[in-house]
Amino acid sequence: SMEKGLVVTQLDVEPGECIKVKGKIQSDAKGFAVNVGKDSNTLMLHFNPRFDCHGDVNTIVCNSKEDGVWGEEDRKAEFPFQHGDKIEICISFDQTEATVKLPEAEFKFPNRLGMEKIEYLAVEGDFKVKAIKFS
Ligand SMILES: CCCO[C@@H]1O[C@H](CO)[C@@H](O[C@@H]2O[C@H](CO)[C@H](O)[C@H](OCc3cn(Cc4ccccc4)nn3)[C@H]2O)[C@H](O)[C@H]1NC(C)=O
Repeated sequence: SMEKGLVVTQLDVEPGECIKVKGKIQSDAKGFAVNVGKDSNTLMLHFNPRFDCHGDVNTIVCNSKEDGVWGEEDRKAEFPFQHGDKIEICISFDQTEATVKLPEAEFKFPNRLGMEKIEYLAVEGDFKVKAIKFS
C-alpha cells in the first residue's frame, strides 16, 4: 500500500511563523506533496511538485481541500526541483495567502479557507524528510 509519510498533528502555527521541512527528493521521484492545514480533510495548502504523475511532467500543482473536497487547482510556471535535490521548504501564511519559500523560488497560494492557524503537517510521496523546524 502507499505508505504514509511524516504526519504532525496538534500544531499551533500562527500567521508569520515558518514551518521548515528539510529533506531529499528521491532520485527516481514521481512526485511528492507537503500538506498544511487543520487536518487531512481540511487543507490550506496541498503543495504537490509532480515530476511525472497524473499526466503532469515537471509541474507544481497547488490546491486546497475543504471537508474532503479538492478546490480549484493552481499550476505554477516554475519547477525549481531536480531528482536527488536536498532542499528546505519554508511555509508561512497570513490571512490572505500561504507562501512557500525555496532557495531559488517563492510561490503564493490564496488562504481560501481563511485559516487562522496551521494544526496539521503531512509530507507524502518521494521525499525523505531529514528535519522539520518551526520558527
Ligand atoms: C483531466 C481531468 C482529471 O483531472 C485530474 O484529476 C485528478 C484527480 O482529482 C487530479 O489529481 C489529484 O490532484 C489533487 C490536487 O488537486 C491531489 O494531488 C490528488 O492526489 C492526492 C494524493 C496524495 N497522495 C499521496 C502522494 C502524494 C505525492 C506523491 C505520491 C503519493 N496520493 N494521492 C490527485 O489525485 C489531477 O491533478 C487532475 N489533472 C488536471 C490536469 O486537472
